[in-house]
Amino acid sequence: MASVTVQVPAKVNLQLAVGAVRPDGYHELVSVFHAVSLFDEVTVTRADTLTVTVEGEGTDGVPLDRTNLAARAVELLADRLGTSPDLHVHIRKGIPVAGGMAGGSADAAATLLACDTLWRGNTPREMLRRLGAELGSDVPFSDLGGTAIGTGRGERLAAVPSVGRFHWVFALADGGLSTPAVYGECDRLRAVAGADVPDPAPHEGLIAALRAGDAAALGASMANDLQEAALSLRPALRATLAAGTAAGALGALVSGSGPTCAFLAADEAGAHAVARALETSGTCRTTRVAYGPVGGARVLPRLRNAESAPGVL
Ligand SMILES: C[C@](O)(CO)[C@H](O)COP(=O)(O)OP(=O)(O)OC[C@H]1O[C@@H](n2ccc(N)nc2=O)[C@H](O)[C@@H]1O
Ligand SMILES: Nc1ncnc2c1ncn2[C@@H]1O[C@H](COP(=O)(O)OP(=O)(O)OP(=O)(O)O)[C@@H](O)[C@H]1O
Repeated sequence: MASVTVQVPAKVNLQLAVGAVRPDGYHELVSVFHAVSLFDEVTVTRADTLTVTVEGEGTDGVPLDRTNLAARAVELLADRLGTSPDLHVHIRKGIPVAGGMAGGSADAAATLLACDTLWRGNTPREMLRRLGAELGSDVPFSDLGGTAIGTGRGERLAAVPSVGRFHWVFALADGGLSTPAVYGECDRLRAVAGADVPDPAPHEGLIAALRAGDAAALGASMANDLQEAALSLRPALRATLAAGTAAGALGALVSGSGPTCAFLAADEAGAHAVARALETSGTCRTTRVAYGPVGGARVLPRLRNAESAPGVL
């Protein structure tokens, strides 16, 4: 086996309830993660030394050194398995970079699974997720996919049952937002307001909407506690949210730490109509239409025919 490719989805937080800052500097969360059909593909190939290459839109800001989350994932698993980290990692990006859709986290999750497959580590998925949590709070969900509640700093997961397929539009912005900066702005705004920070709790109406496959109820109950902070740092996003809402979206919110904005539509045709309206509104750089939930990280068949073994060259 010389190379393995893993496909991994983006996420949107349908609910992101942000509690108080913990002693370790992270915020206590209740996050309803939802995996959507925008994907990165990570291919790992045996090599003389650990190298990373990236292709796709907006990848100029992605580091190619050992700070890339994929490179850190290789080193972490190599250390665990007592093997050499000498691999070439190639990332094909379909997930917006620094967009609040867990692009780097997705690559870390994909790399852990790809390396474990290449090295025949047979590491249980639950253990890969635990390792992933050392690389970032969103990494375990990128591995799991579907729809799930994350607690703690977002890394402790429980699957949420849902019915049917939800149709999404994502409005991509120029440039990214730094996740720590957005959490910091959330803290600053809260300090100015001086109100108590309630313990984060799941929104029962949102969970019921998922169980019922009720897109209108889901759209009405989505909420993101980081949204005000993202809007404070990037006021132009207000116009993006307003344009999607005016175009008939059932719900609109900033995705995670932003600046990508997410819009829920009633069906696929509705999603394309919202996307067209957003593009002509001039309030975003471009749009993507997607659906969810989709599965988490998975090894792609090496040869696309019936005889090929999954992921094996
Ligand atoms: C905004 C979200 O994407 C929502 O899912 C996540 O909370 C961020 O997850 P992530 O990018 O995997 O974040 P990490 O790499 O774990 O942390 C990056 C930084 O985000 C902030 N952070 C993250 C998670 C959390 N529960 N509280 C935080 O305050 C911290 O400043 C931390 O240093
Ligand atoms: N493999 C990677 N892909 C993208 N960015 C990476 C990667 N590794 C490290 N980074 C760094 O992480 C920063 C954030 O990128 P990323 O795409 O993960 O943001 P994000 O989607 O907003 O993350 P999240 O939603 O998890 O907070 C980038 O600006 C880049 O410097």
